Amino acid sequence: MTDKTVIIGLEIHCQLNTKTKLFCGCSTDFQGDEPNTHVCPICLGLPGAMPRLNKQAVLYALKVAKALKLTVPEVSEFSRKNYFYPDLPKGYQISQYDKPIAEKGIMEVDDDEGHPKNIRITRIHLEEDPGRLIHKTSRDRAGYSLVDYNRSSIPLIEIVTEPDLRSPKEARRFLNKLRSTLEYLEVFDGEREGSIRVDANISIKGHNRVECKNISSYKGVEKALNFEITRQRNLIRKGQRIEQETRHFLEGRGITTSSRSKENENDYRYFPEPDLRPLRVSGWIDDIVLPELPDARRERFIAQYGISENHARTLTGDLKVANFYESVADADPAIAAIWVADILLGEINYRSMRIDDVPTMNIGDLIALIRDGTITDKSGVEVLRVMLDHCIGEDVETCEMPADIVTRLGLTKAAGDDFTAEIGKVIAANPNAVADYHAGKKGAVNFLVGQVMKATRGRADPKELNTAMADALKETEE
Ligand SMILES: Nc1ncnc2c1ncn2[C@@H]1O[C@H](COP(=O)(O)OP(=O)(O)OP(=O)(O)O)[C@@H](O)[C@H]1O
Ligand SMILES: [Mg+2]
Ligand SMILES: [Mg+2]
Repeated sequence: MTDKTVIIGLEIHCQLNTKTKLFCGCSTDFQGDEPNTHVCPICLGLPGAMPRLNKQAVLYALKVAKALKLTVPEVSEFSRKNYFYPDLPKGYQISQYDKPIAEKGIMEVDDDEGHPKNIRITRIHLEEDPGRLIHKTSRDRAGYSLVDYNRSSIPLIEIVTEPDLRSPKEARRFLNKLRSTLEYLEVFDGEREGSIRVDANISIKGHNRVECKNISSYKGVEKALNFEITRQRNLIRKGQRIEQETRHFLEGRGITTSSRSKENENDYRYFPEPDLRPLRVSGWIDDIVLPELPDARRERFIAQYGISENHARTLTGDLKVANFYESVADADPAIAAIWVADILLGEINYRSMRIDDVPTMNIGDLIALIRDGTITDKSGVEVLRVMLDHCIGEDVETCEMPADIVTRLGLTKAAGDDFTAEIGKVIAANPNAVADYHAGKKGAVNFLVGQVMKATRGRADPKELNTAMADALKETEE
């Protein structure tokens, strides 16, 4: 239930998937490479190095701004946010402060009762990501830290919301929708490790706010917020004061702990970045053409394919899933919706696979086999599992086609004649159940049908079998 006394606002840092970094030409594609191999004097922050702004990053930020209906002011400005920490050798982060690239937008999200509501976006600003620190501890030597500057100066946008969210679930839905919007805009790669980091602010009405910093998963945000609601409520009940503070979320334990970092705005000593000129890009926004976004695609799916609102929602929540669905929908949009949304997604989740790994052609064929009544749904699941367990990563050409799997495993749907014999056997072998049936226990028929299903290993169509069983039982009536 939404609780009107819970107040939540988010600051979301998202990595933009530009080819090069925010202020230099270093490649951002360093996944799996050795540490410190994608660096130069600029992103290492060596003295005297001059930043040069990446136009692609600006265009990506503007694309997001337009999608979330923000206003782009005439002039925006970069600022230095000063702090001392080894993830940032030059001693300051180039960010934006009082003149961000975009202000005042909205994104619609469903509240806990399923009613749409607008969450106001305060601002979006551009900034550089710092390097990555890895802290090592060991039993036999003093702890030490390693620094990798490959990530240093990857472009980030920080999206700040107004405190309009009212529950941890709502916050998670907001983040999911934001992620899906960014993916549709093709400015962001959600599968990349650390591509999104959230600071979650939360207060109970009339009390101070607490900020839980640097949470790297949506589930983590929801958990941290739930933990905070309980913690803050307990303090209030005991008549204690909520300190305005920064807390850290310990993912493994699902709790937040106070962190003594005392930095506040004054400590950052923000001032305008003298090495970069003010940005005047408000004119660019008109030339940006937005793609179809998740809400629009969902509505189109409902109208064009005649599928349910729920299916459409599941299928359009992820750009790749939506594309996948559209490439197999031809065979039969309704059957395809069931097979992709209700069955395939579960099966690939279970195997920690990605939708990209699934050959669309084979799923299309499988859907056609179901549509044509060649196999039952139950056999379809069997075929799908064989495909997912054996075909993946293989060349689609060499991967066994659904029809061949059906033949090899003998899964072709049992025709009426095939199971009449089984029905006879089952009836003969279970006189008690038959007697129960005639005594008015209609449930006994389920047992008998189940026996035939077992004997035919799910190859019988349940509807046909039920009718045939009812007819056969009638004949046994005295
Ligand atoms: N009473 C409140 N309860 C919960 N959240 C709040 C409340 N008031 C403001 N917020 C949220 O706190 C966030 C403020 O972020 P902002 O970046 O402006 O300031 P900050 O957290 O002080 O600075 P920093 O960028 O250093 O974290 C916003 O997301 C806002 O919605
Ligand atoms: Mg902030
Ligand atoms: Mg903050």
